[in-house]
Amino acid sequence: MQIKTSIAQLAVDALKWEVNFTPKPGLVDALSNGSHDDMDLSLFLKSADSLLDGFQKISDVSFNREIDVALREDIGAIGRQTESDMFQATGGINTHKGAIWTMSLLISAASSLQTGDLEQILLSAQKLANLPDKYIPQTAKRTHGMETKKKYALSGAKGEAQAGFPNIRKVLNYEQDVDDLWMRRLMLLYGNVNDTNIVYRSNLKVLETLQSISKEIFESNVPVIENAEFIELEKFVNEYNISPGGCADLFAASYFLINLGEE
Ligand SMILES: CC(C)(COP(=O)(O)OP(=O)(O)OC[C@H]1O[C@@H](n2cnc3c(N)ncnc32)[C@H](O[C@H]2O[C@H](COP(=O)(O)OP(=O)(O)OP(=O)(O)O)[C@@H](O)[C@H]2O)[C@@H]1O)[C@@H](O)C(=O)NCCC(=O)NCCS
Ligand SMILES: Nc1ncnc2[nH]cnc12
Repeated sequence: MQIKTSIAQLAVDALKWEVNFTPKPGLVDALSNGSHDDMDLSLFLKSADSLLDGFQKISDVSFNREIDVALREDIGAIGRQTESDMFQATGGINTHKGAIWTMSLLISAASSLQTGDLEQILLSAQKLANLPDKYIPQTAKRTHGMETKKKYALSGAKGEAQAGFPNIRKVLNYEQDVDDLWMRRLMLLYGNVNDTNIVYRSNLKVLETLQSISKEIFESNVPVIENAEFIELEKFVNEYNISPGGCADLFAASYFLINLGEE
């Protein structure tokens, strides 16, 4: 099977869909800049557009290729250049670093396999994430992710991919016939992802409290935005200046995969 539409464009469209999705407590959406004073909707849209070229190169270099170290190294180099394109477009603001990592793996796997079979794509993306890339710069400065992982033993975006994207799988498997399906899927992510952005800005206790309020909202039959706990969630997020950027990336990646699967 050959995927007809551009995989790279589908990925960019998913990132634009994610930022427009409203409400997303703590995150930038169409009505609020969440816990951010350096980012807004238009910056995210500009950032998403800046990724198209890199995503297209990843798709092209992966076309019908075997999942092996050579491919991992090729997409690593393009991924690092794509990160730099993003920082150029945003004036140095980190809008989509995590999304570049997650989407690049998924785009590469889908293009390599030329299939819309999501299980196969997730397995191949997991395999890629577990392969070594000897070109990762060893001198790179310490990231927020490295700091939090050292302090709290969380595995972050890399761990999520290396474990086969367990949280994306939860979203894909949640297929209830409800009006607020994607809002519930967002709560599922807030309730389960060990988002390093949250602990970097606060601590593990805050992450656990956010997860527990979100799980309660997800498990209730009350529509999410009518749930009194949702107001509590918004208050909590404001109080601790929480930004679940990792959840946002996985939300976009899930939407991307569902659309790819329907191609
Ligand atoms: C392998 C990398 C992922 C390494 O990245 P890092 O060492 O930084 O590790 P992580 O902690 O894993 O974070 C990376 C970004 O991933 C998102 N994220 C966090 N937790 C998770 C999770 N559990 N699952 C999935 N994704 C997760 C998150 O990105 C989003 O948030 C960013 C915005 O955060 P914000 O707080 O607003 O801004 P900051 O500037 O960070 O802080 P403030 O000063 O504002 O407080 C935004 O990027 C979202 O996308 C994490 O930030 C990988 O990045 C890597 O190796 N890159 C090099 C290029 C490469 O080789 N690519 C390979 C292509 S295959
Ligand atoms: N909508 C959003 N708001 C803040 N950080 C993000 N990272 C990815 N998407 C985001």
